[in-house]
Amino acid sequence: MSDPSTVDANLRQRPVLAVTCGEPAGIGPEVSIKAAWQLRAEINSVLIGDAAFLAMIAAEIDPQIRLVALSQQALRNNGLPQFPQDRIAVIDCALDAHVKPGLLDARNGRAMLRMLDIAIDGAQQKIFDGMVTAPLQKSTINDAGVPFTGHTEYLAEQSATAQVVMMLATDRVTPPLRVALATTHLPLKDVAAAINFDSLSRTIDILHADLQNKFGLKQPRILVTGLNPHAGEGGYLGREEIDVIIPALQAAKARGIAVSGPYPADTLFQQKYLADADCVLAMYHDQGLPVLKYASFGHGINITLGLPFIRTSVDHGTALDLAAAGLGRADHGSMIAALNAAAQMVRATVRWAD
Ligand SMILES: NC(=O)c1ccc[n+]([C@@H]2O[C@H](COP(=O)([O-])OP(=O)(O)OC[C@H]3O[C@@H](n4cnc5c(N)ncnc54)[C@H](O)[C@@H]3O)[C@@H](O)[C@H]2O)c1
Ligand SMILES: N[C@H](C(=O)O)[C@H](O)COP(=O)(O)O
Repeated sequence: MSDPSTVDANLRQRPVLAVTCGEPAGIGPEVSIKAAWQLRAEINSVLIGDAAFLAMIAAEIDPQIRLVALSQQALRNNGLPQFPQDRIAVIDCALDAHVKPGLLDARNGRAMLRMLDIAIDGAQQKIFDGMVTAPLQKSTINDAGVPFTGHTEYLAEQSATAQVVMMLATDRVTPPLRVALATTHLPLKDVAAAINFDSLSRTIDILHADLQNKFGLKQPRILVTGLNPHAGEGGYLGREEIDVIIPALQAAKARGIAVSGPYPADTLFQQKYLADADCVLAMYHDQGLPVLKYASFGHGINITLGLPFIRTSVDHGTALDLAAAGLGRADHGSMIAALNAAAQMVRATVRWAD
């Protein structure tokens, strides 16, 4: 770790992104450090995690990596100091137990939430231009005694946002594929009841607005799946299309939104439909995400739409098997994509002091 005092005149030319390092027993710390270091000339990444633990991993990845530790108190009191581009700031968020790679430890569950809280706080105070999250193990947080279903829901709660939308995206295919979800992390048995006219209408409005604001699409074209096999087969395989989805789509069209559907989800993902669309809105997690992950796993991104700040993440999980086998096995391509996407959104929305 080195001295944080040197001033970097270029600091504000680089978006400042908080990077929460996620589950310490997984690949999150490794992919965060590698991606932050690789992109240091373009993005001022501020890692949030246990500073001593991250320094140890960084030294093993590449002894040239230079991390500078800051306390949360110093951040609160003085904001983020300026650093030269050859150093990565780390906001220290101490773990509660020694880490054995690949082995989950509930004693570290709450530390992952503290990392998120620091990032949320800093994003809301505009210390950070946005936040990027490495994967965490949802079960570790639950095992620590805190009910937790995912970053998406936690970020909504902590920022008092009534509804958000999960969207995964990749530009590894042509045209770029974006898949948003009408529900997030829910047991399958609860999905149908969670989709009603109001919730679906809000989802469509958030999706439409953020495709405009964050992706620069003037009139985004959204294809919507049905919920049931073959989009309900005219009511013979379920009535949600007739009772909920079609009325919500008609109302959205009347508000000037370019939505169409409901389409059978199993046949929608083909070029002749996707070529003229900007996004697919699927009804639930495993209806839409396997398609995207099959197309680009390890290089896609996850974006939370509807939040009062920018948040992106990776498309993969904690990969405990890789972490257990040692550093050097995890691909950090998705973390690179997540950082670049957040930076692009920041550049599109923030006015830079020249
Ligand atoms: N953004 C997030 O926080 C996030 C995203 C997805 C899953 N998760 C969580 O991660 C945990 C484990 O999930 P899982 O086992 O379903 O999926 P996983 O992505 O951790 O692993 C699935 C497979 O993909 C491989 N893999 C994953 N990331 C890789 C990478 N960067 N490079 C090379 N190979 C990689 C793994 O080795 C494994 O074989 C769960 O708790 C899940 O909820 C978190
Ligand atoms: N649904 C995400 C995926 O499959 O990649 C993942 O679980 C992460 O979700 P959060 O960003 O809400 O933690």
